[in-house]
Amino acid sequence: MQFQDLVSKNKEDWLKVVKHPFVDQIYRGELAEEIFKFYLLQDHYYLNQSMRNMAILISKAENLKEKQQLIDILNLEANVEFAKYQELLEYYKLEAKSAEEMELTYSNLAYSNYLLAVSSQAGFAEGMAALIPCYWIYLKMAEYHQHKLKENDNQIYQEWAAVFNSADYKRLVENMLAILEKNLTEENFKKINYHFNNSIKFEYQFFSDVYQKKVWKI
Ligand SMILES: Cc1ncc(CN)c(N)n1
Repeated sequence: MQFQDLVSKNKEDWLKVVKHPFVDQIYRGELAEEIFKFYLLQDHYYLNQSMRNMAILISKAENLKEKQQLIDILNLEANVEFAKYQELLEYYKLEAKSAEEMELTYSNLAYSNYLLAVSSQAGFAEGMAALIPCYWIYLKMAEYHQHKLKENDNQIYQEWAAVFNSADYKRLVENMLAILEKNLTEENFKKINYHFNNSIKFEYQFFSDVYQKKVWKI
């Protein structure tokens, strides 16, 4: 089995994420600044949890080469994407907060906890399958919307988009896909696809909630 089998099977869903109005508007430079600021704060929390999740996966990798590659990926994640988010928060004079101090969206809390649960309770391959949409889908977004940046005069959105179009980010995603592919078999495909698809749906919901600035309330 190959990663491409997952891509084909989930095409309808991942294309919905890629074409989400939040994504379209940020690449066009038309997203309301208030929504972007809300997204930054929510996503900072998510990325923090996502790095924690990666640390669990590193501890679970059996093979030394995969462990080294994941450490390299975590390092890139911390110094490329996460570092840029911190810079953007500083630019807007926003302070990143912990979960107890901020109101999270329902999908943010559910997605972050879902990833942590899969990586700690399921096998290594399932954990990778759940985490990969988070990285890979932002690369697909960059490929799909890149041309819109020519007309985008919002410098901040340009900087944000540049992270996901960088050679470092592409390398990070390619390395993750290679690790997943090595652990993908006919036998585990159904389980892998289940987690891959759940995370794609969480990505969609994450954008929908931030687009509406909808924190969890009952
Ligand atoms: C929710 C979410 N998913 C993915 C990414 C890109 N790594 C992100 N920044 N935020």
